[in-house]
Amino acid sequence: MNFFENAGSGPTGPLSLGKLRQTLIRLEDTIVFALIERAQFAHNAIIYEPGKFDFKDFGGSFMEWVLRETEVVHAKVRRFASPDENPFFDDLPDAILPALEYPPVLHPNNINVNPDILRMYTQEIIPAICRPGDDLQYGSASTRDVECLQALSRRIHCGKFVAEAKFLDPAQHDLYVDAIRRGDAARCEELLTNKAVEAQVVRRMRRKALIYGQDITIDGEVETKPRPESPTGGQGSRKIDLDVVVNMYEKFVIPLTVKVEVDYLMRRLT
Ligand SMILES: O=C(O)C(=O)C[C@]1(C(=O)O)C=C[C@@H](O)C=C1
Repeated sequence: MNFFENAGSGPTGPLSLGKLRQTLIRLEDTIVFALIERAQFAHNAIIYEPGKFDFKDFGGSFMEWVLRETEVVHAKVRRFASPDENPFFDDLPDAILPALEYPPVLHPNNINVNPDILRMYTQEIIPAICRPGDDLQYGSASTRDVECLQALSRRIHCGKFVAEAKFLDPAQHDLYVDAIRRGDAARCEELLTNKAVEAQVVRRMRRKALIYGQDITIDGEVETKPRPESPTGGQGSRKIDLDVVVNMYEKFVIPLTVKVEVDYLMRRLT
């Protein structure tokens, strides 16, 4: 996506919080569909255990190896040169394409919460959305994991742009400057938090997980065939557990976005 067209009123226009929220809403769809794709395969715990597969010069897990190999290719086509992209690995090759000029929308920073995202995803989300056991679909499961992780990372690191938009808002600017100068992270968090918006996000995610996680017949009816393999059971024909998706947003996605926003703001005047 051309992030800068979506984020503001043109390549050099001011950041718009409304447009950034639209981007976050679109990423909700990407995240729900990616989780549904992953949930069709078993947990396959072995792919998350470091050292279980013998890779030369790589001591991580099978899934991390797939993630790293994917990032190697993406780095070569300059994915991580874009300020809205943050890699999970830092020893990646240079791009084979010449550098693009990006408008200096963000204050220079190296904030990257991908280690937190990786931990939350493999330890909390995967066991909750996948049926237990091993179906040997290691490649399929890992490539879906990469898609989930990249979508979550984009969503959470969008917090940098959201924070910049809030910092530049003339109605709030002086309050942020004062809190940042005093090193008051708690005050920054208080200023940027909007509980009403968070409640809307969570409600919308529940609806999306419900609606996108259904099979629709040719007549527009909802299939009600039970899915006995569901890890939580009792959710009938749903492809994904609604509570897991809601919980993931409440406990991890929004708090990590807030962490990115606060970290970004606390370094905004350096
Ligand atoms: O929309 C915003 O204002 C954001 O900062 C994003 C977000 C979120 O993660 O969805 C985070 C903090 C706010 O309290 C509300 C929502």
